[in-house]
Amino acid sequence: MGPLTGRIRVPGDKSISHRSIMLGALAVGRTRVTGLLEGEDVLSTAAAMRAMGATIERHDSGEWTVDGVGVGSLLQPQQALDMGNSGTSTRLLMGLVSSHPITATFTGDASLSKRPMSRVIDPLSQIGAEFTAAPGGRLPLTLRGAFPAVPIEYCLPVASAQVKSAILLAGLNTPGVTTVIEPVPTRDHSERMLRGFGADLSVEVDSAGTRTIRIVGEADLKPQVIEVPGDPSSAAFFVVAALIVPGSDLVIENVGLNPTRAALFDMLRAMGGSIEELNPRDVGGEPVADLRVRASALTGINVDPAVVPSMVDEFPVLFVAAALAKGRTVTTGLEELRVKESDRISAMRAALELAGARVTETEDGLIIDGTGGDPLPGTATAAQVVTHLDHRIAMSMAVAGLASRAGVEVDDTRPIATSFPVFESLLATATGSA
Ligand SMILES: O=C(O)C1=C[C@@H](OP(=O)(O)O)[C@@H](O)[C@H](O)C1
Ligand SMILES: C=C(OP(=O)(O)O)C(=O)O
Repeated sequence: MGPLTGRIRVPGDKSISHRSIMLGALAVGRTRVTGLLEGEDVLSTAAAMRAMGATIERHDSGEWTVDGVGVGSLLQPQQALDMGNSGTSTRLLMGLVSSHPITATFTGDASLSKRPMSRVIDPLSQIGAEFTAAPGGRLPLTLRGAFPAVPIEYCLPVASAQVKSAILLAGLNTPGVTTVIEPVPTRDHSERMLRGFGADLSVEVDSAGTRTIRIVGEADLKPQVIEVPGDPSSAAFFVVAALIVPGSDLVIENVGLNPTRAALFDMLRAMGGSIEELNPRDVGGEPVADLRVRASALTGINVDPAVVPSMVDEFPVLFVAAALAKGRTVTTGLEELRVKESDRISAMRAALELAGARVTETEDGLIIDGTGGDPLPGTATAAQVVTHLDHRIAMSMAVAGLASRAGVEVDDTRPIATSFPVFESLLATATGSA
């Protein structure tokens, strides 16, 4: 495959797509969404909201309408809600259901069934919801909503936008004021969109950066017209690919650059990557720009653990950039990566080793000594990379394959469809091999 050139557009943001369907389903009237990500994770959210009464229709590629039932009027689902591979669908919907007078069972695939749900079970139990879960607080899980729910003040013990959002969504149908205290800021799409739909939500930031978010319950949401910006977490694969494949000069249009999401691009620039922001603008209440990325000589860095929440899903592909950089890259504070779709620290250590990279695994990160731009020397085609039902491992290693002597083969590309169904065809277009 050749260098990455031309102009491409990545699909809509996954986090914003989930939320537009959920909030659309809770507004009274018709919400129109364009640029919706049609990945399996978002389709799981849509199926669940349909099962609870919303009418959700696809009109054209990315163009959807959601006719909502109103806060407080979700219906009892007749069957278990199958969340597939999606942690966001599961945790946010647990929040929604927990303040409605309904009972729902949540199931998921083998990866999702290993992920911890106690982080949402704990606060949602405090509002009065009741749970029966598999050992360790895992799926399958049955939730009986509280009605009326009790407003809580909850300080997040882990930096997680999913936990924060679950509590705020529960607060929508809880009388009084629900408060979430967030010592480390995480993606703020829920706050932005809840306000956009007319919820009474305030955010106070103290001198230490701690955010106190308050939402007034029994909200009346107004239907919206939403344009979903391109997903920076999907753009990330093409940004790193263009940086590490010599001769690349690629424009990725319409990339969401919400500061709570965009730290990867800052880190790559600190490593020497040429990433220009063209035509900065606002799309659907989120900052957006086109990114021009040119192949660059990268140098290893120490990644400040304070930026982890703003690039939490981008570490697998950052590790690939580090494996091609000159010198050492050190990452710390990545404990959360061990409870994603796979243990992303050990999965990427094993995968990059197969591809011939020099990697050391620590308790909370990886230390990577890069090649200085030489292709990775391994023979990963002989021994297939194991992706553990994790889309980000599959796509990161596909990118590593572009800068590897023997190429990289992954055992299973199906999980890519959870977040980025057109990844392979877009890569073929950008590399001129379509
Ligand atoms: O709120 C969201 O949309 C997400 C939050 C993050 O998870 P955590 O809240 O578990 O960090 C992220 O990893 C996930 O892909 C999407
Ligand atoms: C962690 C991720 O998603 P989720 O938690 O929704 O499964 C991801 O997309 O990288």
